[in-house]
Amino acid sequence: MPLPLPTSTSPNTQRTQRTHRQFSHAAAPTATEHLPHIVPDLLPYILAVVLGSVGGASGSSNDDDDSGSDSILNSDKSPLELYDTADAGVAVRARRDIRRGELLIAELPLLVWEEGMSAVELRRWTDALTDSARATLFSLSRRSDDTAIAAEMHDNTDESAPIRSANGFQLQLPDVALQVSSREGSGIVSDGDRNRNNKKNPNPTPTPPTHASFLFPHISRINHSCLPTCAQAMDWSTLRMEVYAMRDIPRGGEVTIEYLPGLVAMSSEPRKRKLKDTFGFECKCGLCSASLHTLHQSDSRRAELADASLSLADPHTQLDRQGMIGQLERIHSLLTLEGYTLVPEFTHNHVSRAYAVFRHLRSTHIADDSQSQSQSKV
Ligand SMILES: C[S@@+](CC[C@H](N)C(=O)[O-])C[C@H]1O[C@@H](n2cnc3c(N)ncnc32)[C@H](O)[C@@H]1O
Repeated sequence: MPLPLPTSTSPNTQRTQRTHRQFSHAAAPTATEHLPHIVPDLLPYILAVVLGSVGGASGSSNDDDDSGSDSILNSDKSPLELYDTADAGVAVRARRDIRRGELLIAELPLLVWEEGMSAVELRRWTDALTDSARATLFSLSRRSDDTAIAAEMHDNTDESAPIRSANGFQLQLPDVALQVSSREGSGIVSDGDRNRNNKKNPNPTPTPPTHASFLFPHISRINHSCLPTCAQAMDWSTLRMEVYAMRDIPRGGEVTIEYLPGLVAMSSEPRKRKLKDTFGFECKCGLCSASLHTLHQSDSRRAELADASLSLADPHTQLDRQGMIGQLERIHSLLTLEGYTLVPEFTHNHVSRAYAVFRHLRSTHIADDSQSQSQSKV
């Protein structure tokens, strides 16, 4: 799953990571209170990231949630509950009316593993999980398609592979304090490290990991939608992934997130194919199951979105300031017509950032205007 605007890269866990912070909340307890299962060779890096982020962030958490992950869903205090769907397994819905901007979940990962670890290494590590961590892990949904990727994963002896594949978020680690100098010296060199190092070099320098995969047991119950109601963002200072409502959700309404970046600028067929190829499921979200007429309208808006974002990304277009603002306005009105309330992640990070800044400035400008209008009426 998923989840910058850094985007994910590996096929098994390409869910979106939105690390931009959209709302601030009271300071959260730090991750050290409740350490997740982090592969040993990744632990110093994750700690460096968390410790490096403390103080830099404004703090963010669900005020009601001080436990990490155990009572997030189905507790009396939770705004969310699980339910069974006819065609997309277990899902999450609102137990009460939810307001746009509410923080719904702030959850520590159950597992963190490293890109490039061998199957044997991963197997060894998942075998060492506590009984309760194993039980939680094995209660989650698993990838069951017969694509080459899944076949390859089923082929090894790691039974958690199809579960990790269906539920893991691959996230880009923030570029902070990664000066854990020698993993060779600390005796925690993984098979992954050895594979990465050049065999001809007798004293290879371990490369700091750029990505890691994270599995959040409750967030893992949230289904994908191409018109999601919520967005996820990683808070590196607490190591929690947060899920926010991006629109008002009435009681009983489904809580959904987007698993992959870039889908907003894709029409239905390639979008479905991409989801199928990456996660092995046929998307049955509200938009993908809509009438041909609705799909057709959505497809042409998304084609225009692709066009507008490409013109911003293409260095040869040579848009002047006015032209850029025009394209950003165009993106904004297409997204509004589409009913898409997230700040989207386009293929090009700088387009996503430009649109996020534009949207922020636009909303503060509108707020300023309406304030000055009401003042002038007084
Ligand atoms: C991360 S899990 C989500 C929770 C899952 N439904 C469960 O039962 O635990 C991902 C799996 O949920 C199902 N799923 C999620 N979103 C879906 C969608 N839009 N359409 C169809 N199936 C979906 C697929 O089986 C997918 O492999």
